[in-house]
Amino acid sequence: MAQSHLFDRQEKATASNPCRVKVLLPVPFSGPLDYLLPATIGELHAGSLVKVPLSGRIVVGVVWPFKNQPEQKTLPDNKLKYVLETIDLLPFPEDLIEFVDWVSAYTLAPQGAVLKMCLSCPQALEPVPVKHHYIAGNIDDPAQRITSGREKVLNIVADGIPRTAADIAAKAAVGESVVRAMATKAMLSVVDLPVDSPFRQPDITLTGPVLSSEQEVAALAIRAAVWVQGFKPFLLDGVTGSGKTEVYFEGLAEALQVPGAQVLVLVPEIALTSQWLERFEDRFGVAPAIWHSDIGTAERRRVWRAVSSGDARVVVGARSALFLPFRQLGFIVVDEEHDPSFKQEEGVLYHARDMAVVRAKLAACPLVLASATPSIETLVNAKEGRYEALIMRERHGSAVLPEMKFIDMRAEPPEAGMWLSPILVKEIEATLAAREQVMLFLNRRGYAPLTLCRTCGHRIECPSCSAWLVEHRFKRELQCHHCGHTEEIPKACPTCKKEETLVACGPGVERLFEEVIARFPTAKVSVVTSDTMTSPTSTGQMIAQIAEGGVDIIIGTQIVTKGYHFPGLTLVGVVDADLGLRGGDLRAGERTFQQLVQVSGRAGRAEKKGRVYLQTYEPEHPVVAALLSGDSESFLELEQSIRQSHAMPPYGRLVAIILSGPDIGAVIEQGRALAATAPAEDGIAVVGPAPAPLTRVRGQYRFRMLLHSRSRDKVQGIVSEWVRRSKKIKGVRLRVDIDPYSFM
Ligand SMILES: Nc1ncnc2c1ncn2[C@@H]1O[C@H](COP(=O)(O)OP(=O)(O)OP(=O)(O)O)[C@@H](O)[C@H]1O
Ligand SMILES: [Zn+2]
Repeated sequence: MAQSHLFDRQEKATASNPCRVKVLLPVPFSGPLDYLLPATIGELHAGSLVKVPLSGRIVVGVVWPFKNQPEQKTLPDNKLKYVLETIDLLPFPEDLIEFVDWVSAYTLAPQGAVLKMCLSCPQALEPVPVKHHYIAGNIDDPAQRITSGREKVLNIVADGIPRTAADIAAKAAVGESVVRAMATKAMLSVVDLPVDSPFRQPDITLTGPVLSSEQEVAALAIRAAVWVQGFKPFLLDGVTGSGKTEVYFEGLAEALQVPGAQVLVLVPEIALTSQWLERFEDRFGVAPAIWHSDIGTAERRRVWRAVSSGDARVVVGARSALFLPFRQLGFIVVDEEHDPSFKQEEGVLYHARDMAVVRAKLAACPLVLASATPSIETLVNAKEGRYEALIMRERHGSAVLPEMKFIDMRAEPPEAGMWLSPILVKEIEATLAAREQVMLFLNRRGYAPLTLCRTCGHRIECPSCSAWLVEHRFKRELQCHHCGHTEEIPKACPTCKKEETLVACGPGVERLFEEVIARFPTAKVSVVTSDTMTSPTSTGQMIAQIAEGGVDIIIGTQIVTKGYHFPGLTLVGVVDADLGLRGGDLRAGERTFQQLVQVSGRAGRAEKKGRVYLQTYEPEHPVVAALLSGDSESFLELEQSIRQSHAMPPYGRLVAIILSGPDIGAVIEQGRALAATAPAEDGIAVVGPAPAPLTRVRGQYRFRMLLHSRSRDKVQGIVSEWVRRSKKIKGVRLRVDIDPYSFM
């Protein structure tokens, strides 16, 4: 694993190769480029950050090791540019360099595109700005008058801790001008300190709650692996509410005993984890470093640099946190490992769960994949012995799993224009009467998924996508969920021009809200979707309000099904249990199953038992049947055997090729060119090109091809050779998606 002899080699001048270094730049088109080292810099280690010129710009790159570099046509020295300067940051560790190479080779994205994800915070590469701080100066100068304000300031600075003027002023209840004046009179001395405050270290002397025996067994195994170190993947498979978080916290606590060791916890949709953060603070006495796309620039810089220096010991983040420059990774957790949001669908197409396993392997540390509904991929890895499965079947404390029932919508239909069947309505009434909470789950944002003209049948579509516009009545607009296009809701039909003829078809959460407030006018109702959870702060407030019982009925999309703990929630109603099964791709059954188990898992997590009602038109569907019987194992076994018999992932492999461009003719021509050179190896089949289900997005026409390999062996070589061989048509974008999750 650790090839330190290669890594430690310094890139020194030799007679044949005078002071050349390879530098990888965060640009999406290339591998490492050759540069010359000026004598002023001397020697450089692989991993060092440097500034180099690139076509008229100055770019920060990373000195890359010579090993494993594909042959490039090397330029003579006199054509090469010089490295301009080195950056005063610790070099990238070897495991990160290997990780970049590995992800690039696996996803077929250029190394530079992967490095770009590691250098995603340009501000972190510049020196940190400093700010005046003040400490006690010459306080014995008889020429200075000691006013009461000045005396308060002197009392505060007496401890010797440097503080900003604002900080001192606030503590002493004086104006900042008092502090500044004292500095000009030398009563205070100025020290310039970086504006970024350091991270406080987790308190490893604190202990967690007493674990149940199931938790204890799992925690012991994880602690032992963390103590031993070395790569060791676990599946922590515990029913909803079994206390998986407390279990992996034990692994964290063990990792933090090792001086300098760092921990990464990947979570889906980080903005939503206010409850998780509170639990972390309770357990470790400090907040962890947080990394996701919505943190501001200054905080990004602070976290990136602290991860790079090793000061940030625990990072909780979205998938991109995987590419932070950890100094010494000692433990990785992927929470809710089944979550589809771990797959990145833009830029470098990678699956953060899978790449986390690789990261742990390269860092030689243990890893925990936690879920109440593990993915089939992970279950198969556990079954075949590659991961150690730790299983928890019981909820923590006195809580039990909820009772599951279905409502056959053919027999018990809702009233016209309504979406809740009479049975569910009665259950909601009873729950509200008992002063307990209800959650209604409908995975559809907005008011209605389709707006239709009753007169001429026109459906309102997005002007640049082949998709219907979704009515958002709270905002009084129509929205495209693919490109973000919005427009006013028209008064008349755009085609037949008739007025008052447009009708909303089908339900969304906003429409459900309308029905709920009409039926339960005194209930406090909250709609929880990505439209209403706009910032981490407002989200945190909303979640806290629900948890404290300030809301009676929660109407939510999948966003509210993840990991939350609402003690007063006893009834969950799934408004359309069949929704995810329609138009199903490879994973539709699995995904619907996971989603419904997760939403059901929100019910009855404290003393009171929960009930779950699934409204369905197909109670005999295997997914619904599995949920009702509680026999998830048979269902998952069946899913696995179907996949195995068709050699579908994870038994075989899929690779999608997505072609897109503004000119449909060119896209089709590119498809034909690829089809003409499609690989003909045994066990490999190629289907397509065919128009993608989303034929047009943002004005780009889209076609798809799918390569299926019956074997589990890597197919990257075959795919890259195929793409290399085929003719390239101008104006067509070609993207390779290894292990695709979206087939749209
Ligand atoms: N050993 C323990 N002692 C006290 N409380 C515990 C213990 N273990 C778990 N809990 C509490 O039980 C509740 C459920 O735990 P947790 O949220 O970790 O479950 P989970 O397995 O992650 O569930 P889900 O998969 O639904 O997110 C939490 O409120 C947690 O604080
Ligand atoms: Zn659109």
